[in-house]
Amino acid sequence: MQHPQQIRNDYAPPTKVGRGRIKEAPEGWLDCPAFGEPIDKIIPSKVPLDETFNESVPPGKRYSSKQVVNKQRKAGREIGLVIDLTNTSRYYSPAEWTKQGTKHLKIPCKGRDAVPDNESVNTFVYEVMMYLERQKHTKTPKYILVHCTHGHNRTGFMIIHYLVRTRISCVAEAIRIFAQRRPPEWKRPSDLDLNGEAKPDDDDDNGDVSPVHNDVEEKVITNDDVLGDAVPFDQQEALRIVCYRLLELPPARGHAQFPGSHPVSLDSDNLQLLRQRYYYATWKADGTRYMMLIMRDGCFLIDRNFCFRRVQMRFPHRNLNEGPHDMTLIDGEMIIDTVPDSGLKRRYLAYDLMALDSVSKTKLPFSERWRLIEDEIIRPRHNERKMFESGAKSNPMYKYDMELFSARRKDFWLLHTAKRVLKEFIPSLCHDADGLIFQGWDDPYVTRTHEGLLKWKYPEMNSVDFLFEVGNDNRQLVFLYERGKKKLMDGSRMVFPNGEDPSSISGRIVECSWNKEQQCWVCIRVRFDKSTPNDINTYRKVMRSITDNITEDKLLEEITEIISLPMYADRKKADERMAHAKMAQHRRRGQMPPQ
Ligand SMILES: Nc1nc2c(ncn2[C@@H]2O[C@H](COP(=O)(O)OP(=O)(O)OP(=O)(O)O)[C@@H](O)[C@H]2O)c(=O)[nH]1
Repeated sequence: MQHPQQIRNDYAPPTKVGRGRIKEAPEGWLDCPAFGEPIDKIIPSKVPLDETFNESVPPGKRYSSKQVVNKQRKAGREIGLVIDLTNTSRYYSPAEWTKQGTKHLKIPCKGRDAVPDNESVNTFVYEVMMYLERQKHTKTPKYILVHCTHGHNRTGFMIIHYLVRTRISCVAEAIRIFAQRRPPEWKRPSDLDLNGEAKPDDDDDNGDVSPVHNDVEEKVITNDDVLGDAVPFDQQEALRIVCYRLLELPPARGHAQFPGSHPVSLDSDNLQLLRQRYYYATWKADGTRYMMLIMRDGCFLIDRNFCFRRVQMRFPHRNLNEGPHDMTLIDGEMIIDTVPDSGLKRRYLAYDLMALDSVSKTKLPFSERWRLIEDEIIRPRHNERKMFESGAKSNPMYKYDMELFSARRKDFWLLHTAKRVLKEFIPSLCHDADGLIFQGWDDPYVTRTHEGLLKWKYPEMNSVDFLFEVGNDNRQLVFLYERGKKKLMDGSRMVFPNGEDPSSISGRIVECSWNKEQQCWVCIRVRFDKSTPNDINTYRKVMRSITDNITEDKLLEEITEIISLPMYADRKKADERMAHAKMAQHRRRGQMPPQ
């Protein structure tokens, strides 16, 4: 999206227009019908031209902001918001609207051979949704006038996206509605990619339109890639509030912190928890952690800095006729699988679910939340996809295989499988894993540090994220956080075995492991996904885990003992009985059991 300052400011107010200099109406403008019929209180229109154009526009054809207001009033409509999609300010001054109390929003979009980029579409959809939502609570809701130059291409493109993202899942249907309200011409449907995302025209040569995701597979993909489209600042703020509400957290004072649950390192003390509570184990997938918020108008990846980016993903309800989810919040890890014969595949491994259709589920036991991931999120997607592909349900405009990544539920197993997970499963994985996670089977979702959620890392992978800086005198400085402020770790030494140039990573977060022999921190990698170092308390826990040195053998020995305890033996039997009962139920119904 272009910054408003980048628009050429060649607007000349009426009084200053030079004698003899006639401002020409845009080509085709005179014969273009002024406006169309409202769609959801959005009126598509051509650009109003102010008086400086009067010499080139005969009286009967004039269409200025005043005329817009009069014509709409005659039809019984008040304009409350004008969205201007033109890429210039030469047609009129926004003050014409603002001085009469009408909000004016400029989303500059290039015309001709380019279509609006995804970020501009995000802004448009968000602003329209917010405005119309506010209007619902007023006695006489006002209308939104949307214009580009002729009120067809960019205007239609935006309105169609709005319809597809908010209430009509089929692009063809949205195009039909727009064409009906704003005849005659509209950009060819092929200007939208099959998932309704902006796609540059064939002859587009600007190179500044966001890349579409159908060429993803040809690119080298890495965990450090920035995924999805930027989301306007205001919308991110609103989404942060939504997340806090879904997690039943009190509204944040000041900047809201990332609220995702975080495990603690296993040490000899908290190892005892495995004896006291019932745990399941899973591999610790080593990719990038994102929470994912699924909204009616799009799906948002939420990173550890609590920043949002929009990705085109589809999550239908179990009852496919109910359309997509709205205000569903899940947690997981984005990994890259190396798949033999087909290369690299990005996958989201969902390991928790915190809210479903605006209802918080944080208090449910983990086992229930985990079941919901499969029943409500993954299986409906899978079923719909199969139906689209087989032609049983037709939505030729949506292609799941064009999405940026696939989604799966992460597997969790009874504790006695830990040995097999470590010795057989992890070595056979197609992505990185750096240890195990022990998840309390009955635990609620605990935001931020969860003392009962345990991570065990291979000893050499136990790590701390430091803020690394190079001081004026070339001194290397290593910081952690203490109560949100930088804390210098005096005497800490960091080495860079991979030949990184320390000055080039000054100011970055560096993940380090501890070298016992040399008593120094060894840089494992630069963390581009993080902007703050670990807290001193996390550091202490990791140090504790390093000094306790719970090796693989020690851990497995401990687990062997734990699973023979009556609590585990009884629960295991109960779990197995339940699994058998479910299997039998599926067989009776003639269904395949869930995987
Ligand atoms: N809760 C949970 N986390 C998982 C799972 N698989 C992978 N993880 C990841 O493990 C992370 C916590 O482990 P840490 O080692 O503290 O995080 P990290 O990103 O590897 O490293 P730091 O940022 O240095 O703490 C979570 O943020 C998840 O991204 C899982 O099944 N459950």
